[in-house]
This record gives sequence, C-alpha cells and structure tokens, in this order.
Amino acid sequence: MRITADPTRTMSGGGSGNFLLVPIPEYPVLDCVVPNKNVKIVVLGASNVGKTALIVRFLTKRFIGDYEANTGALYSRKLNLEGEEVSLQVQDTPCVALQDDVDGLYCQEQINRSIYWADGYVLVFSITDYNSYRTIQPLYQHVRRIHPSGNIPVILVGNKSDLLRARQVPAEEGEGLAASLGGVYFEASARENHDGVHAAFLQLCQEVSRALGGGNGEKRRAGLHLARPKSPNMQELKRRFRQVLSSKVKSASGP
Ligand SMILES: Nc1nc2c(ncn2[C@@H]2O[C@H](COP(=O)(O)OP(=O)(O)OP(=O)(O)O)[C@@H](O)[C@H]2O)c(=O)[nH]1
Repeated sequence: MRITADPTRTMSGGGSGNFLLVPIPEYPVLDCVVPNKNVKIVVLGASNVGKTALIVRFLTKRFIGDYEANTGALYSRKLNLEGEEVSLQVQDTPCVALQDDVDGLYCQEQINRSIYWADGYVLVFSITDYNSYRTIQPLYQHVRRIHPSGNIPVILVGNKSDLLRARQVPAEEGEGLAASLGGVYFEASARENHDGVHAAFLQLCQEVSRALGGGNGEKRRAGLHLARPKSPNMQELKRRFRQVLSSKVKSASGP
C-alpha cells in the first residue's frame, strides 16, 4: 500500500521544515515518494521517564503535558541530515521494567521486535528517578543480545533536567554510563527545552545515517525482510493532532 501525505495530517512547524507526521506505509517502503535512506530509531526506557514527551518535542517542537500510557506509536518525517534528505522513523515503546526476583528485564515482545527493527537507540531515564537509571545497563545488554555483533548507535538521555531539585542521578553517573555503552550522554528537558532534545536526536540520526552509508534504501539484516512494528493507532494520532492544533490556536490568540 502506498500512502502519500494527507494535508490534514501534515504540519509545517516553524523552522522545522518539511514536516511530516504520518502513518508508516505498509510496504514496500521503496515504492513511496520519500528519500532513499531510511533512518529507524527506537526510544526505550522505564515507565514515566518522558519517552513520548521527548519524541513529540523533537517532532513538533511542543511539550504536551499528559499522555496516556503509550502502546507504541510509530512516527515518520523527512529530515535533512548534512545536506541529504532522509526518511526518519521513530518508534515509541511501552515501558520496560527491572525484574526484582531475577537478574533481568521485563520487556514485552513488541519491544523486542522494535529493537530488532531499529538501527539506532535512544535510552531514556529520568534524572529524578534512580530506578529508571538502573534499568539502562540491563536494557543495553538486552539490545546487545538482540544485535550480538556490530556497532550499536546509541545515545543516553537523562530527561527532566528542569527538575534539578528532585535530582537523584548525578550528571557524572550519566556521563560514565554513556561512555561505558559507547554513546553520548545528553541531559534534556522535554518540558522546557527543544534545543537539547533536538541536539540529542540529531546526533543519533547522523550516526545512524553514516552507519547506513550510501543511500541505497533499507538496510537488510542477513537477507531477512523484517516485519515492522505495530501500526500507529490512528485515533491516538488524530487526538494528538487536535491537542497540538488547539494549543497552537490558544497560543496564537493568547495575550
Ligand atoms: N518536569 C518534566 N516532566 C516531564 C518531562 N518529560 C515528560 N514529563 C512528564 O512525565 C510524565 C511521563 O511522560 P511520558 O512522555 O508519558 O513518559 P513515558 O516514558 O512515555 O511513559 P510510559 O508511557 O509510562 O512509558 C508526563 O506527566 C509528562 O508530562 C520533562 O522534561 N520535565
């Protein structure tokens, strides 16, 4: 099935250029009128750390206060990376949790599929929640088990940096952990700052794009044609658009 952008679902964010937030076409991706390089990233972390808020902030430049617990929406937009236009897909995921009784991680099958599907990983914890920080190392090991060989482009995001007084994770611990994972550490606030969030996602997108090399379309793993993760919930997407648009109208008509 080929899906072109529906104007009612397309937004032009000031300065964000070429903005698209549309359902991902079923297949074949290469039939679509989109750039021939496809950057696929997945956002992972414990409950309530701000995964959805970070994605929405990156894609819309907005912070929308409350979200329903997410079931894993997939977002798409075009992005200009170092002069090259690429198609970016960002997969939101339900939370992961540490298991108390065993040395491991509770991770839904849906998340495993997203990890397998993705080329780059945003690992998120909240600087106000040490337990969310503790999930990162096992989470990274989990990603490694799914991709046992090769380079894993990863960034570590300590979110909620606006809540400094509630900080439980020192910045040095975040930096140290990121270094041990071979990634860069970003402290960000989805609530208060678009630039930090943008810088973090951009760093990962560039890394993935370089790893994909010459833009010849989908990276294949061992020749497999991988199923993409679950389709986005259209009602949920429409609801978020209504939220964004109504806040736009409010801010335009405000004092
Ligand atoms: N103060 C502050 N609150 C934030 C920030 N980012 C997200 N939040 C809030 O944290 C709560 C959780 O945000 P979500 O984006 O739903 O977090 P999530 O990780 O997707 O949550 P799950 O659906 O449980 O996996 C919401 O109430 C957000 O408004 C931030 O940077 N600062």
